[in-house]
Amino acid sequence: MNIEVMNLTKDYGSTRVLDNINLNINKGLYGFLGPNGAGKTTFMKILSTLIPKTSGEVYFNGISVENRKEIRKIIGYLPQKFSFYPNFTVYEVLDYFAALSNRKLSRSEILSKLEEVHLQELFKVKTKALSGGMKRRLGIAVAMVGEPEVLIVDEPTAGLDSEEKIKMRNIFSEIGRHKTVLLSTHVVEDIALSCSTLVVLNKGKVVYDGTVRNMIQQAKEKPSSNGELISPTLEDAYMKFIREV
Ligand SMILES: Nc1ncnc2c1ncn2[C@@H]1O[C@H](COP(=O)(O)OP(=O)(O)OP(=O)(O)O)[C@@H](O)[C@H]1O
Repeated sequence: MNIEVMNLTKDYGSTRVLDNINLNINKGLYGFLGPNGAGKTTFMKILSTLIPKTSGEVYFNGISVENRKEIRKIIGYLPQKFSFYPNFTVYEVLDYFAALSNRKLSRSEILSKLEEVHLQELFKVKTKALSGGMKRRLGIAVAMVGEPEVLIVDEPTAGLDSEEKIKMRNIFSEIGRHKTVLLSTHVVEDIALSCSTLVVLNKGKVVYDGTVRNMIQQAKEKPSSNGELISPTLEDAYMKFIREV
């Protein structure tokens, strides 16, 4: 999968929320970092065909994002907030959403999809009894039920404890081995270390696009006068890119 984003701009009234974004996205895990209000959700919603762009182009393997019907066959989207019917079991949720996307999955196929998000043992549990992290993992299984080439997830780790964050990271790393995964966060360490590419957004602009390693390298300050070398962490590097705008 190749996603080309060219001069993408989004205005809400007279406010420019995305300003001339240019990106080339391929297979793997892409982390979109940025402070609150940077434009991450807006970017994800445009790529998910939920809201229109103001100008510029987005192509998925050459198909324009304006071709909503075709693009929706290619992508799975998990928004920041979502809910399930509380009395459905974990199994029923996946069965139901598979049917909605015109797929008839066998019992073993559903259980195998639940296994990918470590929920196979909870298949009989009603969704109202799941923790926040479990619901989020079920959301990922739902987003993946149509076997999309691209998974887009907005703030997947918000409000989760450390154990759940690690589970999430591992799930995304696994999916990113074969597919394109775009995820947004404003908490750098949560997810960024497992991403092959980071895109830092600030005030609607891309201020960094590249590997984690390169981001840290670029942020390394010159040795100070006493010869002391400063080794920035990823968080330091991120803050530097955000401040420089
Ligand atoms: N429907 C809308 N109408 C007007 N302004 C909007 C709308 N949606 C978002 N905005 C504004 O666009 C800017 C970018 O918002 P967006 O939600 O994309 O940022 P974000 O990086 O995802 O932030 P957060 O982490 O807080 O979700 C913000 O200033 C927000 O107030």
